[in-house]
Amino acid sequence: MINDTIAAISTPVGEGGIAVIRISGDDAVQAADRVFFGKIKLAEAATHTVHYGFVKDPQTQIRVDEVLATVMRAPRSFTMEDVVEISCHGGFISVKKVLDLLLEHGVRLAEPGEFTKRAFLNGRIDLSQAEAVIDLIRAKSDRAYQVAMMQSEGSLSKQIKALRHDLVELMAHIEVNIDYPEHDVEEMTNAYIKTKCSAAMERIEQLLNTARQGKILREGIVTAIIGKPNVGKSSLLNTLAQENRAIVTDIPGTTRDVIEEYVNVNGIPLKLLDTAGIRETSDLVEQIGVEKSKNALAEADLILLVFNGADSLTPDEQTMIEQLKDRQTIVIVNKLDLEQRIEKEKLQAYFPAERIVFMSLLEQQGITDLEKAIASIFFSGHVESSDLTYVSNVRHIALLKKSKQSLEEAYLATEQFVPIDMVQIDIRNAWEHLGEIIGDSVGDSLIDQIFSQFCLGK
Ligand SMILES: Nc1nc2c(c(=O)[nH]1)N(C=O)[C@@H](CNc1ccc(C(=O)N[C@@H](CCC(=O)O)C(=O)O)cc1)CN2
Ligand SMILES: Nc1nc2c(ncn2[C@@H]2O[C@H](COP(=O)(O)OP(=O)(O)OP(=O)(O)O)[C@@H](O)[C@H]2O)c(=O)[nH]1
Ligand SMILES: [Mg+2]
Repeated sequence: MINDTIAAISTPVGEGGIAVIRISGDDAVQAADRVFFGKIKLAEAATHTVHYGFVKDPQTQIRVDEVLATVMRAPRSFTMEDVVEISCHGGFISVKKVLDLLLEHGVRLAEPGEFTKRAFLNGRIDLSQAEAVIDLIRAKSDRAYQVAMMQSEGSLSKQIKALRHDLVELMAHIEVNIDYPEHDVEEMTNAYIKTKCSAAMERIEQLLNTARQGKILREGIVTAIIGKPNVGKSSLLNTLAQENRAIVTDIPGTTRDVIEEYVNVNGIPLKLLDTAGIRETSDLVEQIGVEKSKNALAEADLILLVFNGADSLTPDEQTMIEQLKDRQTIVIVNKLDLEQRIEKEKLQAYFPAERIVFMSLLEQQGITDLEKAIASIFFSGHVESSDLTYVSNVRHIALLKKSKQSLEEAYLATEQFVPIDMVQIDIRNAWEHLGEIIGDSVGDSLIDQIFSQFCLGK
């Protein structure tokens, strides 16, 4: 039964100004009226009005709290059911007492995410929008928030629906030709299917491309700071982290272990890895450190390759340049405050000018240039646009891939002159996979699993 009446505390537990209990379901207003005492009964209140009063235990008439109650009637509420929200004084005890009273008077405690689940089941939002609500709550950076906000407003849903619409049209077109297989329509149909399938595949691929950025928004760009000992790698970490996170000394080989730090560069989250300077060494501890540096290097999305501008390039450094020229690398020539001996031309032969940044970490110079270089890599030439949809949910990514694969199969099938009703099956599969993203034809267990990730009261 979906319409039984549920309640939960919707604000975080702890001391606070006010705390809100949300009640939703057919019996929400009556249930609230059992414990709420104001000038009028909430049953007589107009929708979207707020009422002052007291929550009392109806048996003993003892006051539990002084409150404000908001009434929102179906379908004009978040859940599209009757909703009453009771704002209590903050703090744990009074809210808990109000909630307990409600639970004694015909209301059931909501499961985590159940309000949002009802908003989904009642058609206010689709599944990808509901999932975006989780992302919104968990967003740790401005950009992650923006992406989640956009998705919660339906930006991804819109694109998925448009794609599905095109596939339905294609299926209808094919259907007609199955029913009326006249003269040479089959030849034409095959060509038509191919065009439509490639168009759809291309759009799915575009969405999948945004997944890389989506992952970065959530987890941060794994960024390894690499270079020979003593060039200023730890100084760079400290500058970007704006604190003295790593030990800096003039002794080469200071950093022995990989140091991790999350930093935010103009809204782009980086997971910085400061590493031991890479060199041949007989010191066992340092050897292990160098080995770890190499592992960090292997898994990095972005490499900050640091040189000391006051030294000329060593053979080791020349090798690093060779190895890293095809990776996402930003070259940092540090110690600009000293007399420069580095062979700039050599660096410029391997890396484009916008990927070479001159800095003095001692004098805090060149930081803006570095920030710009990072931003240009992150957006890889794309202009930021407000209607850019990022796909960041692993479930969505998997379904987009499946859908694209089905379309590929359809495409290949037409080339091999497979009967057209077989091709139709592949297209239908593609359409269904897309549907699962927005919650069409998904099973109860999946829905339960998604909403259970929410916090209580959401
Ligand atoms: N107090 C409170 N704040 C909240 C929520 C809530 O449920 N309660 N929300 C929960 O996540 C979010 C807001 N989401 C909401 C979405 C729709 C409606 C709603 O009642 N819509 C009606 C009325 C529109 C109107 O009057 O014009 C509708 O669309 O029909 C309310 C909240 C964030 N803030
Ligand atoms: N003159 C000058 N010295 C700097 C600059 N940046 C860092 N240094 C100095 O260079 C030395 C080494 O700096 P670190 O940041 O520890 O270098 P590192 O690359 O982490 O060194 P290891 O951990 O040993 O590999 C320290 O004495 C810093 O103060 C700079 O821009 N100019
Ligand atoms: Mg160091």
